[in-house]
Amino acid sequence: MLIEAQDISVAIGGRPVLDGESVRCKPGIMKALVGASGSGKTTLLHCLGLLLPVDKGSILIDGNDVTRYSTSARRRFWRDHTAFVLQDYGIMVEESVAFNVTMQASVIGRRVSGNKKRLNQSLEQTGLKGRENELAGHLSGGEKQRLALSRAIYKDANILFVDEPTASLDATNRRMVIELLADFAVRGRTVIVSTHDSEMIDACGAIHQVGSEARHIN
Ligand SMILES: Nc1ncnc2c1ncn2[C@@H]1O[C@H](COP(=O)(O)OP(=O)(O)OP(=O)(O)O)[C@@H](O)[C@H]1O
Repeated sequence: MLIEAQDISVAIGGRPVLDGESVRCKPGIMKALVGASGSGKTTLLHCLGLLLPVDKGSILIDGNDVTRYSTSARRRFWRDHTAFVLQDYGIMVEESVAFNVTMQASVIGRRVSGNKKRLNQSLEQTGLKGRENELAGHLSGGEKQRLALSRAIYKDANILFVDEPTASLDATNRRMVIELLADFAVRGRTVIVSTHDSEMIDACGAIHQVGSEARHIN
């Protein structure tokens, strides 16, 4: 799905965080949101995912203006089209790894029908196979990050919103995560990644510099 933000501005606590950002995220091309710490990458990602309302400007998805979607329309959008891998991972720490993968709990708390084969595949791809019955709260930071990615793989959503996916990972797991995300894009998904990681940025087909005069590198 094509996501287009047109001239969006957001203030938080009276302070401008985004000021006239415009960005296009196309299916099949992994898009990096880059910029200095505090430049607004996470805020922009949240706006594009309809997790945070904009004060000005508009967001179009496949040409439809979704900027002022109702709560129920946003929930349908999240349920039908999106997966999120956010900085707090959206993990239910009191639940098992398997439960966390098969629930889309981070955003809407809706159970999807459990599919054992897909569960196994999604855990295998992130190196968590065999850990399905462990409490998610017992995983390390990097493992929780990979669990959040397993959930996204399980759901196989049209649009993937990912915040700093490699921040807590060693070199091997970082490469694995980058390849998995690139594969989502190759399969025609829209993948939007906020990142500081140069290896992650190199794997992206397009880059958007947040909060800069040079807003359209791609
Ligand atoms: N909920 C909030 N309340 C107050 N200020 C906020 C909130 N969310 C974001 N901000 C402010 O907005 C600015 C941009 O934050 P954001 O997290 O989007 O930046 P970022 O580019 O993702 O940073 P980093 O690379 O450090 O993760 C920061 O100055 C931050 O303090």
